[in-house]
Amino acid sequence: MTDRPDPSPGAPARDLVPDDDLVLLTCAEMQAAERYAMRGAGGGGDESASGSTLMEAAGAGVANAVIERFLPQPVAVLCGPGNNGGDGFVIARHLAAAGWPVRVGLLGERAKLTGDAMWAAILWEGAVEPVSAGLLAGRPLVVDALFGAGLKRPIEGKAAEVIEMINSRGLACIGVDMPSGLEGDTGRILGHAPRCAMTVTFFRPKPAHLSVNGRLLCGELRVVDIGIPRAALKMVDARQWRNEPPLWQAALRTPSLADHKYVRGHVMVAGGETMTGAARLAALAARRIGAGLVTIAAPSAAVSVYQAAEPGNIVAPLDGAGAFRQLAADPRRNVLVVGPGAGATPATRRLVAEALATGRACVLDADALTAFSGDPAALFGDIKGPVVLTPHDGEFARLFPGLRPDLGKLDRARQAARLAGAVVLLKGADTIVAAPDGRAVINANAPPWLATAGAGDVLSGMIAGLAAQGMTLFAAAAAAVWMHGAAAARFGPGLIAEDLPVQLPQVLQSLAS
Ligand SMILES: NC(=O)C1=CN([C@@H]2O[C@H](COP(=O)(O)OP(=O)(O)OC[C@H]3O[C@@H](n4cnc5c(N)ncnc54)[C@H](O)[C@@H]3O)[C@@H](O)[C@H]2O)[C@H](O)CC1
Ligand SMILES: [K+]
Repeated sequence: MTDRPDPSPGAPARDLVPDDDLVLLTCAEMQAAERYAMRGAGGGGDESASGSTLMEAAGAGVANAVIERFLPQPVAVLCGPGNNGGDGFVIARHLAAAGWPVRVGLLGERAKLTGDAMWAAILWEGAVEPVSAGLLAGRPLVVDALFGAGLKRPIEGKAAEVIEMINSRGLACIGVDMPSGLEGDTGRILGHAPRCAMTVTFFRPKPAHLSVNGRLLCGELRVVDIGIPRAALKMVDARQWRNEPPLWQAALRTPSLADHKYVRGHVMVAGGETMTGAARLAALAARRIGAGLVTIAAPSAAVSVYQAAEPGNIVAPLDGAGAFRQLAADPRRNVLVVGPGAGATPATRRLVAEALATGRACVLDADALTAFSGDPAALFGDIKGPVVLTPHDGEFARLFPGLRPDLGKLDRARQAARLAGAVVLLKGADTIVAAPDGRAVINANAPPWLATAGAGDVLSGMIAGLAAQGMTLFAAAAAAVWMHGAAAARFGPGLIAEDLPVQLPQVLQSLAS
């Protein structure tokens, strides 16, 4: 990491940089990329590919992955009525050519196949049977080429039957493009979906591959190149990425010898009166991740509790109405955190209003969100400066009742960010960070043991600590979520929230090297 300008006032906040290797494509964007690759097909540029060459590359890519990962054995290739099925016929041909005993089942009539899938079926010289449980006799390896990006409705009938049989018998299954039934853009399961040992997708992963359902169903995820040029990404202009360091590592601040604590930023956390631990965790996390100073603005009844705690925190009593605004008047307190342990009360709503009125970067978490359930407009109306909201599913549903779960997590987070005019970090094992301009990242490194009380308080402090050092709230939120997962992964099972800040120095060092 090279040296960077100090976050002196006026220096533009350092933002996330797109990375084509981490981009995720929705089904529509993948189809657009496919069309781009085919744009010259039939007399066009030398780079252009036909649908059949793409399908041939896709099928060959899956077959090679199977041959690489599994010992030669009987295989049942289940083909659907579309191009996912077409891939299946190509895979069958390649595995048979490699000497594997292959049976092919087709959902629907061969005569109804069209376009590239029809050609792929013609090139398969072996028998084609109807898709049925009989195909799974003898515990073959299963290739699931029933449905991919074209899944339109819940799976039923024969397809549902064989999928349930794959799951109940624990057959090894390979998902072509995705486990059939997993909806590519949302990660929802439409009816049924097989648990796969491996899933092979093409060109770039889809959002569903990183969703909780995707990570539970896909097994090992492989991405194969099928000849779509990288230039297609420029045309598609996808705005969602897998959350990994290359997106925001350059925006992290490197401590410099010229530093004094104020250039590293000053976070102020509004402390709760009774649940004092939450603000203390946030404060500790903000300091561990590099903020120069942290102040806990403490209700007078709890001042002594905070003063008796971590010596490195500054404790400022909150005496009377407007006290928070007065403390926040100091421009060096450049990031404000409200919510952890605050209580979902009118007093907390006032604190939020005071914080937002400063126009300074604000992290609103937990009770600062719940305090506005039933009246989210009152919150959104006050948002002027940079703000990040960090709801878990329950808080999200209270703040954005109109954004139904069947929309899919990515779309819900995006629409919420646009609605609120703020960065929205929707927590979970597949946390999504969405910006009001439509950019979004999906995080996939969080281990299950991160689901422990106080972990969210730590996260809000980490976001504030990174923003205090000069990152945009979008970049800070993305970086903090990844480091949060990395810290938990380092510690392992048995993790409690207090362990997270202790892991941060090693995570930072791993990013510096
Ligand atoms: N995009 C690319 O670059 C490439 C994609 N390939 C493969 O093609 C599929 C997408 O193919 P498509 O024909 O669009 O859709 P599907 O094969 O997934 O299925 C559509 C087919 O199925 C019917 N259908 C949808 N849902 C159901 C349901 N629940 N029950 C019954 N039938 C259903 C629908 O009516 C259509 O007939 C992609 O995933 C890749 O595998 C290329 O091979 C390579 C290039
Ligand atoms: K599939």
